Parts: sequence; C-alpha cells; structure tokens
Amino acid sequence: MKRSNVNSTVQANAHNLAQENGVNDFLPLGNLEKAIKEIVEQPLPLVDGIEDQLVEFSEAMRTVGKVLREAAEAKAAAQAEATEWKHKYELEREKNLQLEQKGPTFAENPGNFEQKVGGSDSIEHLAIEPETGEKSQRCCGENGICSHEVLRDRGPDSYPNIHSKITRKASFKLKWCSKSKKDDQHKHDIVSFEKGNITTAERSSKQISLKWETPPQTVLILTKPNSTSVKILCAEMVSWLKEKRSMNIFVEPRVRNELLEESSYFNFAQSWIDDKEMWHLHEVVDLVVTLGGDGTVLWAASKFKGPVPPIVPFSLGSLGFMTPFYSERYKECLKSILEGPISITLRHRLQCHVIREGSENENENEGPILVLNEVTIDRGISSFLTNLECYSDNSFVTTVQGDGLILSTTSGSTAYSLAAGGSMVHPQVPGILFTPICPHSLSFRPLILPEHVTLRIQVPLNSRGHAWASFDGKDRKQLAPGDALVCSMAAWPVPTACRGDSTSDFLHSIHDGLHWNLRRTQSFDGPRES
Ligand SMILES: NC(=O)c1ccc[n+]([C@@H]2O[C@H](COP(=O)([O-])OP(=O)(O)OC[C@H]3O[C@@H](n4cnc5c(N)ncnc54)[C@H](O)[C@@H]3O)[C@@H](O)[C@H]2O)c1
Ligand SMILES: Nc1ncnc2c1ncn2[C@@H]1O[C@H](COP(=O)(O)OP(=O)(O)OP(=O)(O)O)[C@@H](O)[C@H]1O
Repeated sequence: MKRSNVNSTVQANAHNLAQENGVNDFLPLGNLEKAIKEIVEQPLPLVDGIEDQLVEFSEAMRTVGKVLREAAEAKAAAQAEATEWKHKYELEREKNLQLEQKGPTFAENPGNFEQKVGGSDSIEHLAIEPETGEKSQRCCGENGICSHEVLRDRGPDSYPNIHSKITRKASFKLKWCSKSKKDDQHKHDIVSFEKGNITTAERSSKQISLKWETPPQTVLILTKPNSTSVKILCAEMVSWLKEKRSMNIFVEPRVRNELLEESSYFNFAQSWIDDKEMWHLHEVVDLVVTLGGDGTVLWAASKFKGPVPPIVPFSLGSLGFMTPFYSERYKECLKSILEGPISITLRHRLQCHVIREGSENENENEGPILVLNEVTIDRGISSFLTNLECYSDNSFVTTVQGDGLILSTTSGSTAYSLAAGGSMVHPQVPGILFTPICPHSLSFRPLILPEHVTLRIQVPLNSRGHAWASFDGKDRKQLAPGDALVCSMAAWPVPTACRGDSTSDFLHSIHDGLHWNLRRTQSFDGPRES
C-alpha cells in the first residue's frame, strides 16, 4: 500500500473515531493532531507487515478517540458549571436588589408593618420575603417555599396599574401531609445515617396542602381566546367574584376590552399596559384562575418568570390533563379554594438558555425561558436528520440522530413526550425526561434523569442542517451549528390546585383523558385452572 493511501486511511479513521466518540472538528485538537501526524509520518515497514501496522494504527486511533471524548466532556463540564454559576449569580443579584429596596421586615418591626399595610387603601410596592433570611436557609434552602412568607412594604411604586386599589397580598403556609402520621411536617432530613444505619424519610407519600393565613383578595383570570363559552363564563365569574367575594380582579388587556364592550359595569376589572408591568403581577396576585384547556395553563405559567401564585384551572378544552375543575360548578369550587386549605401539585419547570456559538460569556445570550411541559429540539422544516450532541453535567450522554429530542418535566410526560414513546410520570416526581423523537437507531430508549443535572444539547459545527428549539410548543428559535441549549430544573415551580389530591387527579386524568389501559374485563365463564 502506498504511503499516501495509508495516510488518508489513517486520517479518515481518526475522523470517524472522533465522530463515533461524540467529538467534532470544532474541538481544540492542537496537540492531538500533532500526535496523529507523528504516527502517520513514521517510516513505513516492509509491505508484508502492513496489516499489523494498520491494526496498530487503529488501536492508536481508538486511544486518540478516547482522549478527544474526554476533552469534549471537560468542555461540557466547564460550560455546565458556567451556566450553574450564572444562575446562582442571577438569584443572588435578585435577592440583593430586593434587600436594597426593602424597608424593615415584619419580623424586625411588626407594628410598623401592620400600620403601613393595613392602614392604607392603596398600598405601596409589596414584596414577599421569608420570615427571616436565616430561618429560610435552614428550612428549605435558598429558594425554598416551605417557610412562612410575610409581606413587606417595599417603598414607592413604579407600576401604578397593577398596584392600584389593592390592599395587600395574602400570605399562606404550605404543609406536607404524610399518610402515616397526620400531623407530620415536611421532613428535611431525607436520608439519615444514625448509628451507621441508612434510612430514608417518607417523601413520595406526602401531599402538599396550602393554608391561607390571610384571606386572598386578588385574582388574575386568564382565558382561552376566541371562545364564546369562555367569554360568557369569564364575565359571570368576574361579576360573582366582585359582588359576592369583594375580590380585586385582573384580566388580560384583550379580556378587559371584551368585557367593556359588553358593559361599562366591568370598569373595575384591572389590567396592565406592557410586559414590564405584567412581570410584576406575582407581587399582587394571590390566585390565578384559568378558563380553557391545558394550553391555557401553559400560557398562565409562561406569564410568571419567577414565583407563580397558585393556579386554579377550570376545564373548557377537550383533554384537560391539568384542568381538574368543572366550570359548571365554579362558585362552589372557588368558595372552597378561597377558604382553603387547598391540596396542590407543585409542578416542576425547566429553565432553558440558548447559547450562541462564539458568545464569550453567557450574558451575551438571550434570557432564560421557563417551560412547564417541555423544550423540544427538532429538525423543523429541514429534511436532514438532526444531529445533536447531549451532555449531562460533565458526562457525554449520546448523539441524537433522528427527528429530534424532547426534554420534558414530569408534568409534560403526558404531552409530547408520551406521543414520542416516553413514560408517563406522576407530576410530583422530580426528574427530567430525555425522550428522542423518531431516533434512527434500534436501541434508543427514553431516559429519566435526576432533577439536579444540567443538560447541554449541542448542535455540532459539522451538522448538515439547523435545529429548532420550541418551548411548550411555542416560541421557535433556530439553533445554528455551534449553538447549544442548556437546560436545568428551575427554582420556581407552578402550584396547581387539585380537585382531590395530586395522585387521584393524575390517575383520573390518565383514565379519563387517555383511556389508559382500558380493556373489557374477561368474562367469568370459560376454562379454569383445575
Ligand atoms: N405529537 C404530539 O403529541 C404533540 C405535538 C406537538 C405539541 N404537543 C404538545 O402540545 C403542548 C402545547 O399545548 P397547547 O394546548 O398549547 O397546544 P395544542 O392546542 O396543539 O394542544 C396540544 C394537546 O396536548 C395536550 N396537552 C398539553 N399539555 C399536556 C399535558 N401536560 N399532559 C397531557 N396533555 C397535554 C392538550 O390538552 C392538547 O390536547 C406542547 O407542550 C406539547 O407537549 C404534542
Ligand atoms: N390567554 C391566552 N392568550 C393567548 N393564547 C392563549 C391564551 N390561553 C390559551 N392560549 C393558547 O390557545 C391555544 C388553545 O388553548 P387550550 O389548549 O387551552 O384550548 P383547547 O385547544 O380548546 O384545549 P384542548 O387542547 O384541551 O382541546 C393554546 O395554544 C394556548 O397557548
């Protein structure tokens, strides 16, 4: 064999091995290329021994492949770590901003607080703060919501529309109920290893209950557009909440216009002017009511980029997996919700960042997008297979070659992920579903990964086409070769009210909505075991 042929065989092998090992041309190959060149440039032995030499080259290439994969994993680890740090930095900055703007806390000066908040009709800017910073850290960690939250006065208000006429935001307590011990509180020691024996506390059997400490006063109603029955119910509900329960009511600008077209009576319904104002809704809204299907619940969740008030979803769609409440019985249902306690499902969300190729630091990239169901990375209109490299923290997971990949929450497990062959998972189970869409491989089974991982989905530089990311089926973003999507569990879940409890509601949905395992029961007559 001629030297030039051997050289090109070796180079092709090196390229294939790099591909096999999930490593691409764009990775810093410097020293490795030099090593390959040295091997290639070694004098050729006699033609007789060429096959042995090729075997040896293959071995060497395998080693090179391994090193390349390790380099890629190290890069992914560094990027995941950078994302994690950015996330921590954002949380810290948000906390500091709130601290800068705050007056004395309720814990520091309860008398003053009562006077300020209770004494005036139109309040100033309200913010939620844990009872004391130290207590909340001990209780549930930095973003825990288990601790009792107290409202404070936060100085002059820059969002007059959403803060006008509102007296104060209701405070509430969450309680983790255990089936075995009725009065059991949320246990923080999940694993104990006293005297060398490892035991785990009960976790999964706990239902979360929300108890109002002060009555809720402000409701945001979000409705599915273009539906006459929804419009009629919305007008009815708004006047009932105002007349019978003296609630402050917020609706979307579109809905306010629709109500006013009907009658000027609805002038009391409040709204917001722009997105900037809308992002502050969580500071005044005690409860969100949705009238529509699952899409309206997704829509409601997307309006809150941080903490989300409890959502009460009424079913006015066709499937209604996340909408357990019957609209015909809205009065009775709202009465019991407003009085509490409410069983809730804390639905986890995923936080996604698109990282553009060549961006020096993550701040150059677009802000995070939170999803309640899933983020999908697919081939869009491209006819080429998607080629996606997937990393979990610092480990290479796999390369997806097919139509795409779904990263789903457990709430989203019954949506697109289910259609792509993923498991159905109870929404209270923490985890990230990793479900391929039409993979061109016989052995690509879906995975469920633990909640703490950061996933990075990279479009390789040598990819034939672009990929497209979509978030809860919306906001499609193009991912060019070199771009990546980084995804981890968000700090702010979506609390949705249950009709029964989170498990009975989930089972009801899969039975009623999906007709899960519906089969005629086998008749009694027929052959028997003797
Ligand atoms: N092949 C598929 O099954 C497929 C394809 C695209 C999108 N989707 C899903 O649609 C969602 C967007 O919903 P939409 O209402 O805005 O769009 P849509 O109006 O197209 O409705 C999609 C359907 O998915 C159902 N659905 C949504 N979330 C669900 C959940 N968590 N569990 C069970 N069913 C659920 C809805 O009830 C509806 O019937 C996406 O997040 C995605 O999960 C599914
Ligand atoms: N307030 C809203 N403003 C704009 N779009 C909305 C709003 N609420 C819902 N949508 C969108 O309308 C679409 C349909 O909503 P939804 O799924 O609630 O109703 P549906 O399709 O009738 O219900 P189902 O999916 O159960 O049949 C979704 O894509 C959703 O994102």
